[in-house]
Amino acid sequence: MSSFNSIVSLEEARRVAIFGGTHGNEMSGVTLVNLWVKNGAEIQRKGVETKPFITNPKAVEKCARYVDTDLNRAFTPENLSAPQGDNQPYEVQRAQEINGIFGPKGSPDAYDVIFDLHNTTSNMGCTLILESSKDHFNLQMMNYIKKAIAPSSCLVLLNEHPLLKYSTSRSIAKHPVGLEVGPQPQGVLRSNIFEAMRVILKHALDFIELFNEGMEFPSCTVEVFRVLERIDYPRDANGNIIAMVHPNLQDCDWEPLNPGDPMFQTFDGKTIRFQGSGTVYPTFINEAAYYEKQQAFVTTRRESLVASSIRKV
Ligand SMILES: CC(=O)N[C@@H](CC(=O)O)C(=O)O
Ligand SMILES: [Zn+2]
Repeated sequence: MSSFNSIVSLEEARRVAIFGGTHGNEMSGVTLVNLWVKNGAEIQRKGVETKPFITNPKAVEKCARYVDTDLNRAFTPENLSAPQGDNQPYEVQRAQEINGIFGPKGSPDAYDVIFDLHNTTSNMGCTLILESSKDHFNLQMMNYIKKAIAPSSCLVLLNEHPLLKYSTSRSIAKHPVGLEVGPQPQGVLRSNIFEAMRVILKHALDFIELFNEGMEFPSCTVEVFRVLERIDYPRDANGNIIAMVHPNLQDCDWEPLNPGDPMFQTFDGKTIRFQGSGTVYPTFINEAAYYEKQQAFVTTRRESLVASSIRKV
């Protein structure tokens, strides 16, 4: 489809939203968005209207991930088209409201870009999460951010998996971007994590401004980590967890895991090893919010994607 010498013409990205508090206990996004609601000077760019928005205010108030159900799984076609009513879970009602303001999902009226700010308890550093390998605007944005923050680094997690992909809050935008920074405990603010998130967003908004001004971004390649598989904790017949993440794997997000490498450690000290067929790159290792989702970590594969040259129409 795309080649190195064809230029893709894209609409300007005039309407941009920054979501915080999609999970009410992930404090960097909650705090930054609250700050920018009070004073948005920092996120203003020429030719761009940027709206900071707390997506799950009830969860923020309780400092909980969610009240009834995970808002970042709630933007399904079924939920968004369900009849409105108070008998729906709070987050489903909220998803409908948000879709009304920033969507409708999949329509020309939807916001151009939505950044959704998250924190993880995993040692992932700065991670940008994409949902499509064919979104050349987002791929160019990733390339821009990676170059701008060097020698610091940020990695790109691509979740395009037919079964593991979920219906995120940001998915109502034409160009959805997740920003996941860790490690930070739930309900806690750490200055290094807060500042790292802020810097990524600054560069992301700079990119949008330059694009809207007519700058052409030449074709490039972007390294991404593609979601492959969800790995659960070992369990007994009653479903109770019988092992922890192995100390050799704990905090080693993005480092290669090879067949035979230690993966879990049982409570009586036995090592359970990885039995894959080749090298994978685990991430979201021991994320607190994923115990309820039966996920100890996710495996990924490293890939190089080609971003076409882009400029505005
Ligand atoms: C720890 C956490 O909440 N992570 C996010 C990742 C994402 O935004 O795609 C989630 O599961 O919704
Ligand atoms: Zn989150």
